[in-house]
Amino acid sequence: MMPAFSTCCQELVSRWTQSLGSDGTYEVDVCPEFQRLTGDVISRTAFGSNYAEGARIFQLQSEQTARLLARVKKIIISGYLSLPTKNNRRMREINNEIESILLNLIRTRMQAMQEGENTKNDLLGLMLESNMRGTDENGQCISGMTIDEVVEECKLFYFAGIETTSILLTWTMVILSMHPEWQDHAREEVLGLFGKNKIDYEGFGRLKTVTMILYEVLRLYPPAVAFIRKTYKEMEIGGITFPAGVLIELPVLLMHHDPDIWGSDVHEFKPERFADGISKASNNPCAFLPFGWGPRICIGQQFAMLEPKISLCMILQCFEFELAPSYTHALDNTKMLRPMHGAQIKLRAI
Ligand code: HEM
Repeated sequence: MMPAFSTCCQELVSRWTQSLGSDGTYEVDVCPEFQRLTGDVISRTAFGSNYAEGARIFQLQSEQTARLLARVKKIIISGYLSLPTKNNRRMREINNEIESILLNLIRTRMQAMQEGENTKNDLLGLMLESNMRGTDENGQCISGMTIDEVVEECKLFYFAGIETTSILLTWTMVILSMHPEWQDHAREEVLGLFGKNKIDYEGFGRLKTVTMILYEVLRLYPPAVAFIRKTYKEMEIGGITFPAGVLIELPVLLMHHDPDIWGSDVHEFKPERFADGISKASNNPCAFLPFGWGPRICIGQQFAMLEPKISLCMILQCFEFELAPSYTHALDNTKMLRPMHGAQIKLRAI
């Protein structure tokens, strides 16, 4: 995946470089920029697709989420969701358009596979291989994924992989603008490892400061502020007995800001708390939960750390940055934890 990551990041950095004014600076809201980047990355790496298709799916899914959230606020009577209201009709239209884009992508790929073309070894390729295989390596019958399941997985990957990672990158730029000393530390590390040359995979394992910074940003600004589990049988948790079927919300944001866990400096940006790894960063090794926990932990977490690392390295190699005067620090927690008024950053070429 490295070449695809690099290509997408290179496009971003080149676009910013071309936009620099005569004074060598460029002011940009990095939110949409990183959405475009992460949409492009997931399209290319998981689906062998292009930015335009990914962007349309992202746009449709964003509208769908906004409509869903608006609906959640209303009192829903039984059967309401099947009524042909304006909102319900639009939700169905959106779903149909997303599915038709994905089915097109799937059909084209299946045809290529049937014609024996050496198709890409990406997520879509693997899922379709499972769909087309009727037996396992021992000749036993297996039921692979159905096309409906493949479509649903594709939707989930687009949904889960774009906004989360773009939010992480956005907050990282904001926080490093607020803490130029950490921006300098990170740049020193990147230039020390790679100079101004191409980023190579081997060097990633040695990116200690950049990793600490990303962890601390994820602690202070976890894109997913909570996740939910349901008890499937009666069970005791924290001294309370819950019957089966109870929804329990894990308030990630609150846990990440709990002084009893992280210390009295909990609200400060201190990447050094992760100097000896996640388990030593607080007095509870399970308190850092940006990617969830257990069997349903984020399946894309390695991907989600690699992508910002590459992007950050390439940005630090080319630019210094600070908050633009128009930036206002306010949080929007309606969908995921985002900057409410965008993230206007002033870049300066170096
Ligand atoms: C900073 C970026 C990301 C964050 C903070 C994040 C966070 C999460 C969280 C909190 C969950 C729910 C886990 C749970 O319920 O325990 C989740 C699930 C998931 N994530 Fe991520 N994620 C990120 C990036 C990605 C990326 C890049 C992908 C795809 C390449 C991805 C794919 C998924 C999928 C498929 C699930 C559902 C897993 C399941 O239900 O088994 N995520 N993610």
